[in-house]
Amino acid sequence: MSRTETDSIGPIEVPNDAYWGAQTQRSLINFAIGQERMPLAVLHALALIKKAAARVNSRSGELPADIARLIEQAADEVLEGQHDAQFPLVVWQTGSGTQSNMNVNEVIAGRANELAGGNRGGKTPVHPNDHVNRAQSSNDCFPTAMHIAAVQGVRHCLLPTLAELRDGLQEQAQRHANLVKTGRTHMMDATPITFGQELSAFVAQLGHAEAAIRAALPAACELAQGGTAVGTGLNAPAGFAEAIAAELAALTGLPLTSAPNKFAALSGHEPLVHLSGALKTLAVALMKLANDLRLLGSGPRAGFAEVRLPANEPGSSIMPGKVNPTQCEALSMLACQVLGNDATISFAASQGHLQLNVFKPVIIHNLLQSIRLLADGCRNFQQHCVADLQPDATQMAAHLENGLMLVTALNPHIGYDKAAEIAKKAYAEGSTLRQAALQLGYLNEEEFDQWVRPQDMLGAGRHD
Ligand SMILES: O=C(O)C[C@H](O)C(=O)O
Repeated sequence: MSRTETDSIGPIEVPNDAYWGAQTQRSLINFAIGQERMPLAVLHALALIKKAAARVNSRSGELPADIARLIEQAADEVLEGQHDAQFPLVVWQTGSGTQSNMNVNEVIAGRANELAGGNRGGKTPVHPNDHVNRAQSSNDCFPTAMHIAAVQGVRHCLLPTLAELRDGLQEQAQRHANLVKTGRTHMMDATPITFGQELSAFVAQLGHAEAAIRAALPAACELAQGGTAVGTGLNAPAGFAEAIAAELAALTGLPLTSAPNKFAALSGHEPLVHLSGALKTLAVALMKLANDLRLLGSGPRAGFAEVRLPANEPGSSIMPGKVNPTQCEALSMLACQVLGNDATISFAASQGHLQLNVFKPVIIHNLLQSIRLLADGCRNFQQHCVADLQPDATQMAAHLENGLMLVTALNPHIGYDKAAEIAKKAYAEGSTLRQAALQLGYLNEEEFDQWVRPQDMLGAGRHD
């Protein structure tokens, strides 16, 4: 069962149960590409913009109060998630996001018209362009929605879970502050370190990533709204840009402001490139974390085996009893995806042509995916890996004892060359450093015990 809707191209049949109109229907037909739907966060942000615009337009006399009320009511229903199924369009559509902006305009108008006592859909009394899209263009609405969705994702999802992971690592670092083990550089035995020191690096790396993400937020809070088609603000009343930014700030509780240069806000996406770069920083830090923990956890018999990762599930369908570092695998895979997304975002943002960047849907699709993956990844890794990981102190002690670079402590006493001779002899003969040192006669047993003390090799002036 269908009804006829119209747009400037002409009439088209739309399913009866749809709230959308002609332009959404055409997009469905013309862009049957992929399965990546326009993110709901963007569509809800667009609905929020329609609600804010209705309020501002009603206050300024641009919209009759009853029309504005109907728009608000329908927009609220969208924001409550009542009409999520009404947004079927994919990412691979017009580069301005016009079809998704019109999808939101049409659904809000279609529902408002039903609420007004008429039929679902249509253009009376509420018109999707003249009323819902009043004083707006996709060119300013869509980037505004991109910024709102991104900032909400970072503040409400990513920063809290990143803090959980950082706190979890910090707790483990404190718990194992004095557990001495061998350090490794170039993947080769090096001088001692504590497990706490090793973990503290991850805490600091995540701190750097968090600072980078926070630093990207102020520019992402600047909104294009009010620039309309090319940035001049044609068809928007004076003061509209500032008024709608204030309205959106009040509705979201976010420190949203009007972008000082609307031409840049439509044609460039540097604030989101900056944010994506910060997300990349986090992905890079998480990759190191995942890789190091799976290296340290390798074994259990033929690997480093210095760390026991939680045995969450059987690892193999064929090898009985095998347990794999699956959390590290998931975290490093999602880090790869975020690095790839950053490359896509960079290419897309570099392609602004004259007054408009027309790569907006692919930018926000990738950015929101990165935010979501990182947010979920941090929480998941904390809960299913970091919280229950256990160091194997026996294995750490054995590696430390066998390690050849404890010899470095002898440098100040017998010099680098003699110390190197000791290390090489021990390695060649498969003996201990102590045996090699005594055989070479460069020091006596008492001196060896006094000078080669791993717990005294953990930092400048540190003696635990
Ligand atoms: O959809 C609009 O409001 C404008 C469109 O993106 C255009 O510039 O052609």
